Amino acid sequence: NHLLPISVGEKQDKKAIWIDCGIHAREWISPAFCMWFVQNVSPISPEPNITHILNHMDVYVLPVMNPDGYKYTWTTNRMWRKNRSYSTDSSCVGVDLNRNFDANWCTEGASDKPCSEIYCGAFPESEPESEAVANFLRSHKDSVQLYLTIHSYSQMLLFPYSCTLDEAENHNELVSFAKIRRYYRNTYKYGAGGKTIYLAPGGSDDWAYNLGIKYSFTFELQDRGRYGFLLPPSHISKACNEALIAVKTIALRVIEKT
Ligand SMILES: NCCCCC[C@@H](C[SeH])C(=O)O
Ligand SMILES: [Zn+2]
Ligand SMILES: [Zn+2]
Repeated sequence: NHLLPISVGEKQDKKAIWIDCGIHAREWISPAFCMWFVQNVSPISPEPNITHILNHMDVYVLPVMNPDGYKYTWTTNRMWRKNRSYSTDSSCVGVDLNRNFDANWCTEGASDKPCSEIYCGAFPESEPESEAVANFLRSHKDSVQLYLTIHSYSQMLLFPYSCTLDEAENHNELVSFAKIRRYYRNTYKYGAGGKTIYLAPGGSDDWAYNLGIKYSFTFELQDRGRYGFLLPPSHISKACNEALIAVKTIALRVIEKT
């Protein structure tokens, strides 16, 4: 299936923000957030912060980065995570797209076994989905100032590095950005991915960061595990609203800094 990115605001080759959702098929709140974001960040929106962001930034949104896997969760297996690519030397299907980028690829925290949920693929960017996103970011690396990739669940705001336990060179700045206030009684944990959640090499955020996009974040949206990936529809608006506030806050801070 095709990757269908959306460009928000009149494209004037300004600085840019990239947001991708749905890299992991079962994390349904993620594509929901991207669509919520696009509907709330429309150029006709009177909200002054939105107008300010769109005056300074082109916004690129990819609501479903893993369309084959997402479709598979609707038709066959709700708990599928990976894409649906076939492996030459195994009957198992799918690569974990968030282990397929060229950042300490396939080291500890990923697996070289095609049947693993964190299978890194045959080589970096072996998958059409990660290759397409990497190509776009490579060709826009001078304008993209902020990279956001939306996942669920566990309510965390993570930043590089997850591929090692090293600190990013602007670590303290990233901490200050990630210290988002409490929203709707829900608090988000924040920190460098490797230390805050687990070692996860080959991630899109680390790769974007190493490309030169120094503001790079992975969101883990609601909840903390009560429903997990199966967040009920009644929780969508609250989960998306609090994430939207965080994204707007970070975007405004990046505009100040760049
Ligand atoms: N780039 C790695 C960020 C930390 C891990 C994120 C989670 C999201 Se489900 C993962 O890819 O396992
Ligand atoms: Zn995920
Ligand atoms: Zn997750």
